[in-house]
Amino acid sequence: MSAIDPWASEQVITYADRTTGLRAVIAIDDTTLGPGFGGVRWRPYPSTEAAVQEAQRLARAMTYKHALAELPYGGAKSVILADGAPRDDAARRAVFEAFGDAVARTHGLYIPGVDMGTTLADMEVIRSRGARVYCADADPSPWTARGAYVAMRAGVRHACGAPTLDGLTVAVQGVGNVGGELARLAARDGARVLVADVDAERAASVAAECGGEVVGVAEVVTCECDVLAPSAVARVVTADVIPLLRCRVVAGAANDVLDDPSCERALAQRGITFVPDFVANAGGVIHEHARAQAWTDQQLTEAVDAIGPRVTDLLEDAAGGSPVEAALARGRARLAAARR
Ligand SMILES: NC(=O)c1ccc[n+]([C@@H]2O[C@H](COP(=O)([O-])OP(=O)(O)OC[C@H]3O[C@@H](n4cnc5c(N)ncnc54)[C@H](O)[C@@H]3O)[C@@H](O)[C@H]2O)c1
Repeated sequence: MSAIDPWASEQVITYADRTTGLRAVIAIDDTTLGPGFGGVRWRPYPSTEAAVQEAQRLARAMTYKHALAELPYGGAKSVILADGAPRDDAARRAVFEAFGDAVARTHGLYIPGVDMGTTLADMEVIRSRGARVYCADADPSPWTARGAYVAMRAGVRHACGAPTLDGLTVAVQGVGNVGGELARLAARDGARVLVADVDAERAASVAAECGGEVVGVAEVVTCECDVLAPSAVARVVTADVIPLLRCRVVAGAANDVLDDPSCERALAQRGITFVPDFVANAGGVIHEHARAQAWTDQQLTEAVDAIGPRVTDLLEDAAGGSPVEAALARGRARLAAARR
């Protein structure tokens, strides 16, 4: 792991609460476009450095996600370092109350939402401490899944010329709130769905719903498929994994899929199309903005479905080069225009 660079973000806040044992990191990457909005992730980390680095990288991705989706938010993300201690409902509530106090101290500069390991109820607890919060009343995940699905279709159309997923094999890594719905949408479109999850019961239940099959957690990334849809942890596409991939498209819902920027070039050299994750998984943030602005269902649906043509445009713009770089260039242009 490379060393952390605290100066790469506008702010990195570490927060420790001695009563509950909470240890958390809030990274606010860039507030040019508005307050930093990004989810709260609760999972174990091998080290403090790994937690800080993940928060900073995910916060950076949020900056570009909002810029590309033309939303008035900056990029931020927080992580809570799980310590393995079992927590009942009351203890979990106490952890999120303490975290809510930390968020409230940012005075709205950081707006949390749900992410891996956190729930709408947790957001409500954070809000109860006076913090501004998104995702407390309605789950954005189905909209994230819808956006990832239209992005996947656009990637498949570009890479394989197929108008739908009918007859193709889609492998979904992680079938939680977003991945589960993404698997269902793909199956409804005629895809054969392979699913993997560290929660074996969840994997079995989603596979049964989709008429699909469960594959091993260790096998899913390199299984034979048309589309690999990483929809759980970050940085699953690494230099070591790329030579082993047996897919034509990588398009999922997870944030920060590529281990480092050189991975995209290596994917392209293998003829594998990468759909930029921070473009594909913007449906959830669009949903939150739509709720804040009281958009109609039709406005929301149109904005989320616009992710499909945006992906097509980026893939065509990149012309065999880097769709991620094409997306970042657009994001940088929007940030520069806002700074003028
Ligand atoms: N929820 C949203 O609206 C949203 C929005 C944008 C991006 N995302 C991204 O989508 C991904 C999934 O988010 P979610 O909200 O569905 O989370 P979730 O916690 O509901 O689901 C994640 C699932 O992945 C499984 N999992 C964890 N590690 C795994 C591994 N190594 N292999 C296989 N399965 C594993 C978990 O058991 C769980 O079922 C995350 O990367 C998140 O940042 C989510």
